[in-house]
Parts: sequence; structure tokens; C-alpha cells
Amino acid sequence: MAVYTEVAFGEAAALLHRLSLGDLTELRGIQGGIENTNYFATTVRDGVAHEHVLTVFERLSFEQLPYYLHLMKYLAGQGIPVPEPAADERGEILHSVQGKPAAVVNKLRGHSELAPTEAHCRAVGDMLARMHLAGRGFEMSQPNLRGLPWWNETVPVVLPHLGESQAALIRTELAYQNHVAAGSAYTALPRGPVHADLFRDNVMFDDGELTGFFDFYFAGNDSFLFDLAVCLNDWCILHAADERDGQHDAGRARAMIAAYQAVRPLSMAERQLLPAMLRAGALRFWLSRLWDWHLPRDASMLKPHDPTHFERVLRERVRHAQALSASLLEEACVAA
Ligand SMILES: Nc1ncnc2c1ncn2[C@@H]1O[C@H](COP(=O)(O)OP(=O)(O)OP(=O)(O)O)[C@@H](O)[C@H]1O
Ligand SMILES: N[C@@H](CCO)C(=O)O
Repeated sequence: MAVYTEVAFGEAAALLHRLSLGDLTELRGIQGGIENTNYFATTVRDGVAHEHVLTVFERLSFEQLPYYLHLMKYLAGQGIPVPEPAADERGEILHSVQGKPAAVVNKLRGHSELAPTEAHCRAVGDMLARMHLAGRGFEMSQPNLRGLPWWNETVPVVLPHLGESQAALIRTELAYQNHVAAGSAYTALPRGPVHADLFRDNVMFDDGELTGFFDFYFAGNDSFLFDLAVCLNDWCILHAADERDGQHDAGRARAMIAAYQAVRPLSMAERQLLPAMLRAGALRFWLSRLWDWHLPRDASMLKPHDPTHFERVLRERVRHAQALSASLLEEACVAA
């Protein structure tokens, strides 16, 4: 259930009208998603139907949202397929519904690919690299709010809820990531605005064509390599109900990296730190899932994801990331 704030038809119609999007003909609550209230809204303008998404933000504040919304607008202006926030006559893209922040964006065509093939991974790698290049001209800056400082703050908070071997793993990994972040290769990583949560459920495909990236509400300025690692850890692994869960799929990973590198080749520092960032990407989501699981902000609103999946991914990466990266980069070079 993802309608926490009931928006009346008349209220939505007035907002869409104010944004010059036409006359509202249909408003449907969206059941997916756990963070925000989302509605699909159909309007008719000059006899043509248009589809939009109205989001009422339940967690993010009026102060935090301009970075995300302006980033989407900027990327859309650069030709990257992301939802574009609609502006009112004063150019304002952050609106208000029942005192909560709200936005209206265009609806992307298609559906998420939860069982991606190499072709889907190639398309994501290609568009991710294009998005990174396009984002370099974006002038606003906001840190990744789920980056290293948040990990350092949050690990002590979840530690009392962990078993011995989990606690040892999370402490050791955090120490390792702090060590990596203090090194010169890390400082040399190319940076800019990144999505930072580009899982399979945040990308649309229509008939095999990638039609857009969405849900930018964990975006921030961070290393491009971290963004790529997050994608590799979700798109290019096995999601199985057994011990193979979290193991990588070399074909899909190779396809994603080769497509990424065909647009933006990885630097020396990035090649060197791919294993560390694969581990960082696993730690990030294990930690946020543990946090949501053990310290729910509002039990009625949040259906937390299973943290143990990312514990398995992290253990797998700690064991194999070095060898995995070496083989993927070698193979990716050949494939590219
Ligand atoms: N611009 C869009 N175009 C098409 N569909 C969209 C768009 N934005 C959201 N949706 C649909 O609404 C669903 C919920 O959106 P979203 O994933 O952003 O939810 P959320 O609650 O904000 O976040 P989370 O994924 O973190 O739970 C998506 O799975 C998708 O089906
Ligand atoms: N992609 C996150 C959910 C928050 O967007 C996860 O799978 O834990």
C-alpha cells in the first residue's frame, strides 16, 4: 500500500491545472513503493491525453527536495530519459499538497525488468555512463546522504541487534571502507551526481527499450564507481532462494561494464577500486536494510526489505570481489 496521503480528485485537478498540464480525467493510487504516496494522473490537453505521476513526499523535507527535483530536470534537459518535474508559471517545481511537499512528473512508458538479461544490463550500463557524463554540468551539490558518514553513524546503532559473526563482519567492513576512503585512489575517483539506488525496480523498459531511470530520492554527489557498483550488485547477481543468492552472473556483469566503458572508460583509480566499491555497495544496502528492519521509523508505513540478502552479497564480495573485478575488467576490455 503506497497511498499514505489521500489526495482528492479536485485537489489534484487544481494542481495539474496550475501546472498547465490540462484537465484531470483520472487519478489512480499506485500500490508499489514504500517511501512516498504516488498517484498516476491522466490529463487531457488540446484533445491529447497525457500521463503523469503525482508524488506526495512522506519522508523528505521541503529543504532536501530541490536537489533531487532539479537534478531530474537538468538530466531530462540533457536528453537522459528521467521523469521531468512540471513547473508552475513561476518556474517552481516543488509544490505542496496538504502541507506536504509534492511533485508532478511525466509517467515513463513500460515496466521494470525484475529478471534482466544481458541486453537489459547492457542498456543500463550505457545509460548510466551517459547520465554520469551529462550530470557533470549540474551545479547544485548535496552529499550522498547514505554515504560513509551515515555508515559510521549507523553501524553502532544496529550493532546491538546483530549476532557475533554479523557484528564482526560489519565492523571489519566499515574499518576497511574508512581505510579505502582515506587513500589516494579514492580521492582520485571521478565524481558527480549519482543515482545511488538504481535497482531493477527503478528502471523502466518497454519492449526491450530502456525508457527511463526514476526514483532519484537517494541521489547525491558521490563517485561514479559507487553508482556502477550498486547496479552490478543488483542487476548482475543471482537472486536465488539458496546459497547461490548474491553470487555474480559474469555474463550480465561483463555486459554492463563493457557498455558503461564504451561511453565512459574507467580510470586507473576506478579499475583499482572496483572490488572495494562492490563491497561498499553491499555494505550500504545491508546497513540501510538492517536499520529499517530493527529501527523502523514508522511501522505502519514501512515494509522493510530482507537485510540477509545483502549480508550474503557482502560476504560473497569480501571473498571474491578482487578476482571477480580482475576477470570482469579483463573480459570487459575484450568485449568493448
Ligand atoms: N515517473 C514514473 N513513471 C512510471 N511509473 C512510475 C514513475 N514513478 C513511479 N512510478 C511507479 O510507481 C511505483 C512506486 O514509485 P517509487 O518506486 O518511486 O516509490 P517510492 O515509495 O517513492 O519508493 P521506493 O521504491 O523506495 O519504495 C514504481 O514502482 C512505478 O511502478
Ligand atoms: N533499493 C533499496 C530500497 C530503497 O530504495 C533496497 O533494495 O534496499
